[in-house]
Amino acid sequence: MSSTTLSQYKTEFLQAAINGGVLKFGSFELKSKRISPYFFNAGDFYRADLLRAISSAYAKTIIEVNASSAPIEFDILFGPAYKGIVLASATVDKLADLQPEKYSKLCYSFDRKEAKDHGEGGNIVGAPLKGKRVLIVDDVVSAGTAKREAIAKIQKEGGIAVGVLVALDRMEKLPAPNGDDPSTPMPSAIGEIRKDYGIPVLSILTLDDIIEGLRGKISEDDIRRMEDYRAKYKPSD
Ligand SMILES: O=P(O)(O)OC[C@H]1O[C@H](OP(=O)(O)OP(=O)(O)O)[C@H](O)[C@@H]1O
Ligand SMILES: O=C(O)c1cc(=O)[nH]c(=O)[nH]1
Repeated sequence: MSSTTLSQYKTEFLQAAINGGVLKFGSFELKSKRISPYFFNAGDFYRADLLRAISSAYAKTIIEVNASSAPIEFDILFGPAYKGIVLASATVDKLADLQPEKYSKLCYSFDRKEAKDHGEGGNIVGAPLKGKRVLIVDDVVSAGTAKREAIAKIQKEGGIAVGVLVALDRMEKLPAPNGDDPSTPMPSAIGEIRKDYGIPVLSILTLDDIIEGLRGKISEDDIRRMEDYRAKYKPSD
């Protein structure tokens, strides 16, 4: 997809990610153990203008999908620890600004990576999930493992996971069972979440968008390494 086909808010978001140095180039080990030549570090949206850029992009994606023929109804935005915590909370605030009539009472919730054994205790901070429709808001999808873990936590609390929204779909395949050998054909990580849980998985940007958006702005070697990585972990479906 060419960056010229991106809507204005997506183009602005990509520009904010570039300006804020959120997209990094080099060699990065991912949660999946894959070694990637690029990394999207949502922790670098730490300045007010950058945080507003990312929360606006999430909020506008939600508003756009809710104006489509396949809206997502939800009660809570859930941000998986750690980076998702800020993203979900800031997006709740932004949605309440943009559509107060619909979202002024919207709630957020997030998990702890380790259970707290004193005070209020437990694993979840924020709105109780029991019986609620929960939209997960996180930074990226690579192999999809963290999203599956988040869905399991929500279900364990009695919540209903109704969708996933991320800033970046890295367009990768599921890990192969044989030690994630890249030559093993495997289906798309986000496609399998959609199928396994019957929920939508949305992203503001994809790897295709950022490669096209960065062409001419970063070195040709970095672009080639991203293209090689995309081909190496391309889903079979
Ligand atoms: O497995 P996937 O669903 O494809 O996602 C990869 C996730 O791994 C990272 O989170 P990590 O668990 O490292 O937490 P962090 O937010 O503390 O960085 C990253 O922030 C993504 O959310
Ligand atoms: O897969 C990951 O671990 C991952 C990829 C990425 O681009 N950014 C990130 O924070 N985590």
